[in-house]
Amino acid sequence: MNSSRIPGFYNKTVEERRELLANIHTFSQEEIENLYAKDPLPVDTADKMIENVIGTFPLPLGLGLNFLINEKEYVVPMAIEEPSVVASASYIAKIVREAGGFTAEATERVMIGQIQVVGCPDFQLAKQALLSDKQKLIDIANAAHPSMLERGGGAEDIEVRILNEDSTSSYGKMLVLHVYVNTCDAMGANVINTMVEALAPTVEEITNGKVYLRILSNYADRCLAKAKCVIPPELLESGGYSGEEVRDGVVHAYEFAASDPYRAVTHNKGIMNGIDPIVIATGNDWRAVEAGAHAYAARFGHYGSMTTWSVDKEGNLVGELELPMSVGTVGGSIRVHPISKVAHSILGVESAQELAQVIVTVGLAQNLGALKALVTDGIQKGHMALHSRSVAIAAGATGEMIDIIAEKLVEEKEIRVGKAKELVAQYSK
Ligand SMILES: CC(C)(COP(=O)([O-])OP(=O)([O-])OC[C@H]1O[C@@H](n2cnc3c(N)ncnc32)[C@H](O)[C@@H]1OP(=O)([O-])[O-])[C@@H](O)C(=O)NCCC(=O)NCCSC(=O)C[C@@](C)(O)CC(=O)[O-]
Ligand SMILES: NC(=O)C1=CN([C@@H]2O[C@H](COP(=O)(O)OP(=O)(O)OC[C@H]3O[C@@H](n4cnc5c(N)ncnc54)[C@H](OP(=O)(O)O)[C@@H]3O)[C@@H](O)[C@H]2O)C=CC1
Repeated sequence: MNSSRIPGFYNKTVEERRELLANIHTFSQEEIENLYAKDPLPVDTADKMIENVIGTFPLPLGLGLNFLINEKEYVVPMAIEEPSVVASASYIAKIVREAGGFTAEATERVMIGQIQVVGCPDFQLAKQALLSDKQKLIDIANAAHPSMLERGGGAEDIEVRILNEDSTSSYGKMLVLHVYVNTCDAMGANVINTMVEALAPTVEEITNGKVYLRILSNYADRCLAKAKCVIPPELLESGGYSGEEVRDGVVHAYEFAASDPYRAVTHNKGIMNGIDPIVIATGNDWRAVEAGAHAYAARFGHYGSMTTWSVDKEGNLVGELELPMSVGTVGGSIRVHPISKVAHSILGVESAQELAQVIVTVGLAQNLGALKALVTDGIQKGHMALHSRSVAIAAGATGEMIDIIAEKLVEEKEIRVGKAKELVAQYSK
């Protein structure tokens, strides 16, 4: 892709945007048919994906523009119902590309399977016995899904923990075996669950205990992705606010989130505003990503900010975001949902590691978008102006009436459904 910078994209019609996208991205015939389909997820396909299907639930699919990450251009498909998120991500990406773009990295994709063992006659002995049989256990895990080993991944290591050793604990003593599995480009839940279920009988034999749970952990703290941006203050200047004022405001906003869970939850919700839409558009499991991200935000013993914002020696604003990112480019519903296939094609990532890097980057951008608005004009100005169209629709506006009423709501600074209903009634006379 030459450039993800398409100025004024949002002022075009949907048809024109599709043409602009086709100028910078080559689609297959199947992808074009899926993107243009009246019914992108046929109910027959949906009926094979989950249970008790009665229909489908479409979401708007927008494009996050201007993203330059590790010197590569990305157009980011985002599936979300909330106005102003796509605009905000694109806005910050536009600023950061002027500063040289984002940098991002990801660890190896090592996911964790857990086996819970209770009732061991001697927990310490059981732990030592498991560790002595480490290679045997790894081999059993890999035999349960040999193709992962063949592609360079598979079970790599084990760890044993004893929980509730203290006799004052109100919970029962248990041993937990962790199996570390490189799942390559898959999220890996099914792969890992297969492995831990295969291991359970041997674990019972070795420990003389009883196995209950055999399941993946969504706390994927060995499958991390990290994004960073460094922004000179002059690029942050906006309206009547100097770049230094915005920069310092963002750092104060971060310190607020780092010190107060009431603020941290909202701050982090703003980050997930950027993350969830790509996770959803690429057919990944957003509950898994959400659960892992919030747990990681509490890793220092209290729930805090997922991002950090600071000022470097040169006076630049420096933002960083590191999160567990258990996403895949294969598996699950990724190649089943027709639009997810199109989203992968537009994004153009070559591995799950690269996808994870893009996702955390958009989370970081989205956080700055919200903080920049919050420390300057406030969130309502930009957000509510874009939300006005949804308010007009909720009040019954249709067709060209939607934009006319939305503009009137913004002009009169009264973006609420009651006011919109009055305008719809006037307009319909
Ligand atoms: C909305 C903006 C970007 C306007 O900001 P602006 O300054 O009016 O934007 P602009 O007109 O100067 O345009 C700058 C760029 O923004 C993009 N842009 C601008 N408008 C559009 C549009 N209509 N559609 C698509 N892209 C748009 C576009 O890239 C454009 O560049 P161009 O292409 O023109 O060279 C800004 O006010 C903003 O970022 N606001 C924050 C919005 C936000 O965070 N929304 C999330 C919902 S609130 C929430 O849920 C989370 C929160 C806030 O509670 C989290 C927290 O508390 O931390
Ligand atoms: N706690 C949780 O989060 C849970 C989540 N889930 C669900 O599990 C699903 C994800 O599981 P997952 O195991 O990823 O999906 P799949 O079961 O679809 O497995 C992905 C498969 O893709 C194949 N594959 C092809 N190419 C590659 C490659 N380059 N790298 C890796 N694998 C490749 C592998 O099969 P082969 O080796 O045979 O070729 C692999 O097993 C999601 O739908 C999720 O919602 C399920 C249970 C619990």
